[in-house]
Amino acid sequence: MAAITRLAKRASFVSSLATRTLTSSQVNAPPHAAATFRRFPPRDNPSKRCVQWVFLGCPGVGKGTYASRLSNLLAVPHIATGDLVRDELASSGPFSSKLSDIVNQGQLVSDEIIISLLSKRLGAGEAKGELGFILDGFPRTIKQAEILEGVTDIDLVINLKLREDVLLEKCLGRRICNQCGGNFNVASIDIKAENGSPGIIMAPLLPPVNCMSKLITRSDDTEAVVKERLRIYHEMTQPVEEFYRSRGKLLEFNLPGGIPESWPKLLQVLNLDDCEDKRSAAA
Ligand SMILES: Nc1ncnc2c1ncn2[C@@H]1O[C@H](COP(=O)(O)OP(=O)(O)O)[C@@H](O)[C@H]1O
Repeated sequence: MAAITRLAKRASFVSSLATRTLTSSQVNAPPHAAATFRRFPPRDNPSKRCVQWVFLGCPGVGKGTYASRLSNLLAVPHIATGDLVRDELASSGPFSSKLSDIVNQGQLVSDEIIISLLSKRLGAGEAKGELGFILDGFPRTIKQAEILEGVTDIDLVINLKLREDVLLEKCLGRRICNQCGGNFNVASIDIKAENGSPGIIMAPLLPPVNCMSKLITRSDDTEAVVKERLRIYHEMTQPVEEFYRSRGKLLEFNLPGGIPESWPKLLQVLNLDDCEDKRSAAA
């Protein structure tokens, strides 16, 4: 974890990094993915694990849902850069005025701003004694991946996948309770198998009665903006998949359906299916 705080120092060099590539001596040697799983032997006590994981995947795929569940299970913080951006937007922080247009048009925030926000969050976590992290929404560009690779070891990158028509529906169905902050989804997906493609069923994740009247929709979850975010994902973030694939760190995971089908399968592929705490991992 100490290494990650170097990200804060590195943040001041981001502008200069934007114009040059890291040399191999600045980039940590990539461990093979198989070694990743051997790093976490204490299956009986997942809280002893100190994972440094990344979630990749298109908008709406469920990165937040599964990253948050794994974070509860493994007792490591779930750090979503989208949340950091939204917190900054809601505050009167130094970047708030620059951010709203960028986010509402579905564009990426500059590497300089995003690294500054992430460094601040990691520094605050380290001061509280946090160990490890599950990053969600970072890195989103090759440049961000190179910067991260230069300051810490990422053990595993989980790449969540779902068909594109479902991604759009899931984004449009997202709702947040403006009181408790809970994330819900009113989309009900029921796509029949067709021409050799499997069908997919995803039940809505409905809020409790208390939250019903307090639901809001993210301002960037409109059809036009989601389509733009998907386009940007393919252009800017998809190459990050190859970045980690070539380093043996990428775990591809095709979501078979909603949480009841996908969560146990994800635990299985992560060799976490015998964790005692899995039943209590919060939604
Ligand atoms: N790593 C990042 N680099 C640049 N911009 C980011 C990053 N993470 C989040 N953002 C900004 O915050 C917005 C919301 O992010 P997020 O909640 O992760 O969205 P999504 O649901 O599309 O994955 C993004 O569209 C982008 O403007």
